[in-house]
Amino acid sequence: MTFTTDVPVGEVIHNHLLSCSPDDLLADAARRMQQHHVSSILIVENGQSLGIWTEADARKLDFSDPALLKHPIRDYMSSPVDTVKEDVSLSEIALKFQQLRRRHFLVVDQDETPLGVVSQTDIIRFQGLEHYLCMRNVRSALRNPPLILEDSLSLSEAVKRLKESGRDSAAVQFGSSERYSIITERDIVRWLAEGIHDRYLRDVCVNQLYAVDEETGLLQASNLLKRKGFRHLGVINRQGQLVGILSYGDILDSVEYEYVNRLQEALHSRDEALKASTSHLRLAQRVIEASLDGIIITDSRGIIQSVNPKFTQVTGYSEQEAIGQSTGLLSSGRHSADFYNHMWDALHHSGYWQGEIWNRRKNGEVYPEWLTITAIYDDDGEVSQFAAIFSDISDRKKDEERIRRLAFFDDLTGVANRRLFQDRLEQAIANAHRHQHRLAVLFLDLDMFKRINDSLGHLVGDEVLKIVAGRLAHTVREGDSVARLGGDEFTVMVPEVSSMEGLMILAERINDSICDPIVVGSHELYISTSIGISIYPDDGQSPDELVKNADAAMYRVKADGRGSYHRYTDALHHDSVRELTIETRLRKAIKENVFEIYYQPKVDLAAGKMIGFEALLRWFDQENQQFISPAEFIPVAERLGLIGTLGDWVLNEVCRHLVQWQQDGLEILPVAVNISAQQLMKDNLAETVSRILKMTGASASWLELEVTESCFIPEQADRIALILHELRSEGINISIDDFGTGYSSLSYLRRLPLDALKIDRSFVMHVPDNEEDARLASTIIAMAKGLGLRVIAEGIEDERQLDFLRQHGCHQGQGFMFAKPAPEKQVRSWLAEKWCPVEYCALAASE
Ligand SMILES: Nc1nc2c(ncn2[C@@H]2O[C@@H]3COP(=O)(O)O[C@H]4[C@@H](O)[C@H](n5cnc6c(=O)[nH]c(N)nc65)O[C@@H]4COP(=O)(O)O[C@H]3[C@H]2O)c(=O)[nH]1
Repeated sequence: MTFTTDVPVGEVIHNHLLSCSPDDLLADAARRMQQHHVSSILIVENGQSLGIWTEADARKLDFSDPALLKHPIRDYMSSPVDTVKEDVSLSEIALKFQQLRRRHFLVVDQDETPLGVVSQTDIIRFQGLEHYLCMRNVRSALRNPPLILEDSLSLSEAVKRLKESGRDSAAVQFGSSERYSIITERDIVRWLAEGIHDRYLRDVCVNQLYAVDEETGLLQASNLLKRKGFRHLGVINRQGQLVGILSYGDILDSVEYEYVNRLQEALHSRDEALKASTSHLRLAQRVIEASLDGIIITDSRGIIQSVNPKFTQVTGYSEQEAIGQSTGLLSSGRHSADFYNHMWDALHHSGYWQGEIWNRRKNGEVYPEWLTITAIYDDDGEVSQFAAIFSDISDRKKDEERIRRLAFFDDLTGVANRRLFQDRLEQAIANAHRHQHRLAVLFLDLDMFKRINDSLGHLVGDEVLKIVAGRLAHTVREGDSVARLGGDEFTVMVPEVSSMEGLMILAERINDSICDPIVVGSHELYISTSIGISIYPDDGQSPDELVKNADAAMYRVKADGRGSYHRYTDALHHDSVRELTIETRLRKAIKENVFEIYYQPKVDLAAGKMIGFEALLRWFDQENQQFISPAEFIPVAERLGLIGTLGDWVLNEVCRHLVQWQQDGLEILPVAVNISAQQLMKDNLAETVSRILKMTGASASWLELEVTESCFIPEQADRIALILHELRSEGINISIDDFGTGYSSLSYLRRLPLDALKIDRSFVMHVPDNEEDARLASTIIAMAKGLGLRVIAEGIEDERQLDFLRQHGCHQGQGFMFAKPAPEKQVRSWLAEKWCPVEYCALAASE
């Protein structure tokens, strides 16, 4: 059995230990005990504890013995001494007191050295019995009726009666009165000390018995004993009769230790729990105060009961201003009644609500917060309070908005990016499908934008893009959406198209707005845009398809001359599929080298003589068993960057043939080879040509290079002139192909080292019937002559065309009328037989 508050006895004894020698007189020992207010004295000899003499031992004295005061203490001491070790607990000692019926123990250390004496009084004082004592009354502790002695008894008689009755005290009744005095063991020691011998009680009893009612609580009685310094109290019943004398021993004996122990434990646990909950409460309070989230506690009606400092920081309302107010104080007015109804529904059903809410600060500013509300229930399961925890998410919202913009909007121009456009288009398609209407995608590409970037730098380019995006956004209607897909590619989505005319008007408006001069710094720039249009559901069903087809339509605009718009058609779709097929096969064809050169004779129109050839590349597609026109595959080769390889092969092959013809003794007539714009712009064209001439052994004078007029971009004028001069200096003739389709100015042409100019087939085709073409053709001839250039007409198919050209002095011509392009073998026979076009033969015959 242990007490939860149990302490070792060594900690509570006072170390004032009174000792004497065995030969000391009993009376002297008693005197010393009285002086020092102790109830025992240790008898020590040679450092050894021989015995102990206590107040209880005083009852054994015979006061009728005249020599009593002369006896040495040895004769009366108790021996051996009952000892307890200093580490024994008070509870164990209390039990020992009960079991051995002792009232003192000598406390010794581990070496048996005496440290002090522990008495019953010490136990009661230190053992923490208060909780137990306060539940008992005095009556419950009384063991015996009181020993009442008449005041006429002698001391020796009285001491004898005490000893016989086993009591440590007795009430002394004065006569027949109800007045009592008390004698105790301590009085006997006093008599001894004072040398009082055998007398009558009435003469020596000085202490009146202090009495309490038997219903008095034990704790109260115990406190009274302590306070008054008594060791006994008289106990009277309701009738005023003395029913007992209560001593410390009685109190101790009445204690049921098992019960006390339980009580102590229970109280201890209660104290611990209280301590823990107090510390939890304190901790919770601290957490609430230090919380980085705002916290509001309301009653069940939403009236604010408490708030934390963060609440004040976020809302601007002080604690005093908030407490007692409804939470409506913070309402922003941004949410509908429905919103709050849902919130309360959730709180009543699940006791919990979480979400984003707009509230209003004291200064009127509306801000977003992330709010969690939890209901707090009382013991009956009713909502007693609500705890609301919130954080101001204004910054997070701003970040989210920034991230959203980054994710969905083009950083440079601020219009939607590809992803957002795709989303919007998806939604618009679903909507168009539901309501059975059409929608349109316009794909825009800025013409010549690359030139701006290359020549003026990216910063200027970026400004242009921003201005264009702004103009687009202003030009379209509300509900239409503008996006930048990247580079200089923009899209416009028109979610509902009522008529094709409306769409065309929009495309023209866009073109017009882009055509307005764009001023960036000191530059005034003029650009145009090519617009491809696709329409849902006719030109595509999915976002990808619609964008892809609008893109294809835009390419067609570019091919047709830019600055315009074009709707996607099935034919265009067919074109793009075909282009893709060509792309794949062309790579394979180049790898397998399945090309061939055909030659078309050039004829001197005045003399009717064959004066040269144009080399034309031929590709026989094995898969389809048909020729694919160079007009179709050359642009693809250019786009794929394969034209260099192909062009070199042509030059090489032509030179090889020329040398072969020469070696075979055939007359050599010059051959014109087509040079694409990309080939021309490559820095090393002159170098390549001279390398091929050297390698094959062909002469430069046998070659003529045909450069299309569209190659002459004014910005590159100087560079082109340089390249052509280099070629010219090698001895190579140069002619301009397809003349009339480009925009080269006369002054520019003058600067170029040209030998000849070829009138495009499109002008020759309609002469002489089409007056405008006839006028153009004759002007070109005149102009070429003026510039001192040879003029060659392409695509002469009939006599009327031939006559017209001859009449206007065109020098040379080629066309189906004379001969179609033919393989190298055919050239050999033409050369061998010095072939002359049949028309001229007929002409010669008739002349
Ligand atoms: N309807 C009609 N057509 C006639 C007549 N006379 C000639 N032609 C065709 O007109 C085109 C003349 O060539 P081009 O204008 O240089 O136009 C050429 C040229 O720009 C390009 N090309 C051909 N071979 C090469 C080459 O080796 N390199 C480069 N870069 N381009 C080439 O492909 C274009 C088309 O070449 P082809 O299909 O061979 O078409 C040739 C020729 O077959 C005629 O009386 N009536």
